[in-house]
Amino acid sequence: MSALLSLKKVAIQLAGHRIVDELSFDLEPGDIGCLMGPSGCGKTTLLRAIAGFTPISNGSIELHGQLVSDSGKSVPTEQRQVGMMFQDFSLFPHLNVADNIRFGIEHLPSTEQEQRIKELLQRIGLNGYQKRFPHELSGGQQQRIALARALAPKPQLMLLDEPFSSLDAELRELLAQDVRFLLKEEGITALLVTHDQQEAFAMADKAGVMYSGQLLQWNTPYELYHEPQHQLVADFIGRGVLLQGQIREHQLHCALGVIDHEILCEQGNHDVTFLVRPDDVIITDRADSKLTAVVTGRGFRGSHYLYTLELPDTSQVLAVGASHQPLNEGTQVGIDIDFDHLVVFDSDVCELPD
Ligand SMILES: Nc1ncnc2c1ncn2[C@@H]1O[C@H](COP(=O)(O)OP(=O)(O)OP(=O)(O)O)[C@@H](O)[C@H]1O
Repeated sequence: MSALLSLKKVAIQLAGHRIVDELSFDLEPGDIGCLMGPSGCGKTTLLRAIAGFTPISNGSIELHGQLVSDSGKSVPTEQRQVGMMFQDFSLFPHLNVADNIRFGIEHLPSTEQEQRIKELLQRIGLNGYQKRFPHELSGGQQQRIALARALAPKPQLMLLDEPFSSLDAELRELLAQDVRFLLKEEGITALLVTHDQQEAFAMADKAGVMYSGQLLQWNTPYELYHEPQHQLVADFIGRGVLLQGQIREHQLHCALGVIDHEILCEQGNHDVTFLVRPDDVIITDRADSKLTAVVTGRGFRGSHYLYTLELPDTSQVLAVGASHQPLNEGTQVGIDIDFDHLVVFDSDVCELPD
């Protein structure tokens, strides 16, 4: 299948500074992609370039196999069939809901306009809201209408920049699921920018972590979490800690003891940094556990507790435990380690790839 969106070695300069650097990825038709990364790493700038608002200085952007941006060319935004919902989205306050949604489809015959408005309102669960004005809607409802307005012309690509940032956590999660459902139902390919990993994991088929204008990894959310290819990705995605260890004779020697794992078979002796996720650490109540730790912190997460455990050498790991039997701080526990995925990095220095 050929990609709907294809970026090849895209570089963007603003005011003489290189903001995005040699960035490449593909998004398949119907997929939802998600870009994450620390503030200022260039996510919005990249989205604006895909929309056609910002020129690129090198590389190329293709939509449906058609070149839309390179160093010498930029197809105007209105010819890209791209829908947008950006951070500073706002509905037209003087237009009612129906007319807000109608905005991008006024060229269609009026019966088709009405049909599309009705269909979209039904899909976003706001049937019968045609005559309401934006100030008569909640924040979440306004966000849904803004999405319906952007989807009405059936864009080939939808760009969403932190679309739920003004909403509370619970509503964000609900909306993220709704929006994924809606985009899938409409068969629209989308690229989302967010700070919120839960939102990214809830929505994305493919996700990437940007850092200082570079894309460090572009994979499924599962692979980003379990098989990060860079320390910065491991650090940024999900909860976990990075510990130091040494590989000696195909075993990992570290504060957790001596670890055997298939990925170590091909590794020579050297010092490593490795990733320990909470799901790798199992709290046991066995008195004979070889490895013990002391609970130094706990956070209630509803369905479970997230514990911070201090190992005998004072390094810390995280672990989850059942919600109904909380462990108090200071409790000594036995722990087992079970690395389904063992992720090791050669160096303990966080360097950007070349
Ligand atoms: N018009 C501009 N001229 C010069 N520099 C700019 C311009 N717009 C953005 N920048 C710079 O480009 C860098 C990336 O900005 P961008 O808004 O793309 O980051 P971001 O990853 O979306 O951040 P956030 O998550 O905080 O929204 C920042 O250092 C910013 O100051």
